[in-house]
Formats: sequence, C-alpha cells, structure tokens
Amino acid sequence: MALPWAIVGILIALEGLDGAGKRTLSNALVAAWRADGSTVATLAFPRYGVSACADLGAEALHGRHGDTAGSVNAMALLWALDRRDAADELRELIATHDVVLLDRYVASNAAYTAARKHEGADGPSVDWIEELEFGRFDLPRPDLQILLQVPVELAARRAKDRAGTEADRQRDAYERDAGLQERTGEVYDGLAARAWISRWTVVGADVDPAQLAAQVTNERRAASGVTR
Ligand SMILES: Nc1ncnc2c1ncn2[C@@H]1O[C@H](COP(=O)(O)OP(=O)(O)O)[C@@H](O)[C@H]1O
Ligand SMILES: Cc1cn([C@H]2C[C@H](O)[C@@H](COP(=O)(O)OP(=O)(O)O)O2)c(=O)[nH]c1=O
Repeated sequence: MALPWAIVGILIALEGLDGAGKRTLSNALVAAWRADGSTVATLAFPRYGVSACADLGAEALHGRHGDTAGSVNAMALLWALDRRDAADELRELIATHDVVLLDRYVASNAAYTAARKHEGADGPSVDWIEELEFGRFDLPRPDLQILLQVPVELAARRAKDRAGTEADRQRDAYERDAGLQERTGEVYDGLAARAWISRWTVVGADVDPAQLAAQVTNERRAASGVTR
C-alpha cells in the first residue's frame, strides 16, 4: 500500500564519456549523501548480468552477434529495452529513497546515437530517443542530469589504463573509436546547453563530490520544503 507520506525522491542521472569517472564520482556522491542521513539507491545502465538486452549489447560491442553493432538503431533499441524492463523498479526506488542516482540513463542513448550518426543535440536521433524512451516506454524523467565533462584524451587514457588493469574491462568498439568519443562529448555539451529533458549541472574532472552532494541536497530540500 502506498503510504500517504511516501518519500518522493529526486532522480539524478550521471552522464559522461567512457572513462570520464562516472562510477568513481557516483561512489563518492553516495557516500556523502549517506553520511548526511539521506537514503540513496543506485542503478547503473546498461544492467549487465541482469538484462539480456544489456548483455547482448555489450557482447555486440565486443564483436559478437554478427552485424548487430553496425546498426546504430539496433544498438540503441537494446539499451532502451534494458531501461524499459527497469521502469517499475525505478519507480519503486524513487518512492522509497531520498535520492536515486543512475550511472548513465537515457541521455547516454541520445548522445551516443546522435554521435554515431554525425548529428547534433537537436537532431532527429535525440528526438527519436526522447519519443521512444520517455514517450512510448514512459520511463521516469530525471529531475537533474549531471554531465561529468572531462577532456576526451583524459577519458580515453583512463579507459585504456583500466582495460590494462581490470580483467573484465577490455575496451569495446565505442571506447576504441576516438572520433565517436569526441562527437559524443559535443552532443552531451549540446544536450546540457539546451536543458534537454531536465536541468543539467556540468562538472569537471576536479569536481569536489562532497560539495556537489551538498548542493544537490540543498536544492532538493528547498524545492520540497523539507527541513530534515
Ligand atoms: N577523479 C579521478 N582522478 C583520478 N583517476 C580517476 C578519477 N576518477 C576516475 N578515475 C579513474 O579513471 C578510470 C575510469 O573511471 P570510472 O569511474 O570507471 O569511469 P566511467 O564509469 O565514467 O567509465 C578508473 O580507473 C578510475 O579509477
Ligand atoms: C546506457 C547506454 C550506453 N551506451 C554506450 C556507452 C558505452 O560506450 C557503451 C557501454 O556502456 P558503459 O556504461 O560504458 O559500459 P562499460 O562499463 O561496459 O564500458 O554503450 C549507449 O550508447 N546507450 C545507452 O543507453
């Protein structure tokens, strides 16, 4: 039964290039919020090991499943179907936590799909993703999207170094494609500039996670009138 005083949490998506440091920043934000007494749930997309669509997408990016990876739209559909299957869980998490933090969300699909097609942030692929995921699949809209904006070279170096040290992190087709990463960064900048779907906060590699966490908490409390 839904409680009349059920929490309505804030849904935040963390976005950025491969190797930008999203997972690292996500961990630090979660630690800061929990230390402050907030309840936090996290989900990372693609949901590897949980969603067959996510696993198929990753396998395709490592050369399997014939020409699947060659189809920009087929890849985008796999990532989108993974999220569609997570929609109920997402709604449940939002209803029961102060903060729900997502490591990649719909904007990843918008940015990579547009970049693969050499389109901009106001091009047809971004509209297609919006209609597919927020329209047809009725996914919850984020309240805030955080773009971790780091130089493409830095993100690429980190992704490469990580592939050397972590056994399960061999670079995939997207990570090996420097041009794609460059264009994806440009689309992300454009999505943030046009406040696509929600408000965006753009932070750099030198972001102070504790400060960012406090800023979000203050804004959430101000918006909801919550004093705790
Ligand atoms: N602020 C940072 N300073 C130094 N190294 C970092 C920082 N953030 C991430 N890294 C390192 O860069 C690599 C990629 O970070 P990760 O958080 O896994 O990126 P993403 O999730 O965006 O792909 C990891 O090896 C991580 O340890
Ligand atoms: C979630 C998502 C990821 N992607 C891209 C970003 C990455 O290059 C790639 C895999 O996602 P990523 O989270 O980077 O997985 P990994 O930990 O294996 O690097 O798929 C999309 O194009 N659309 C999406 O919706």
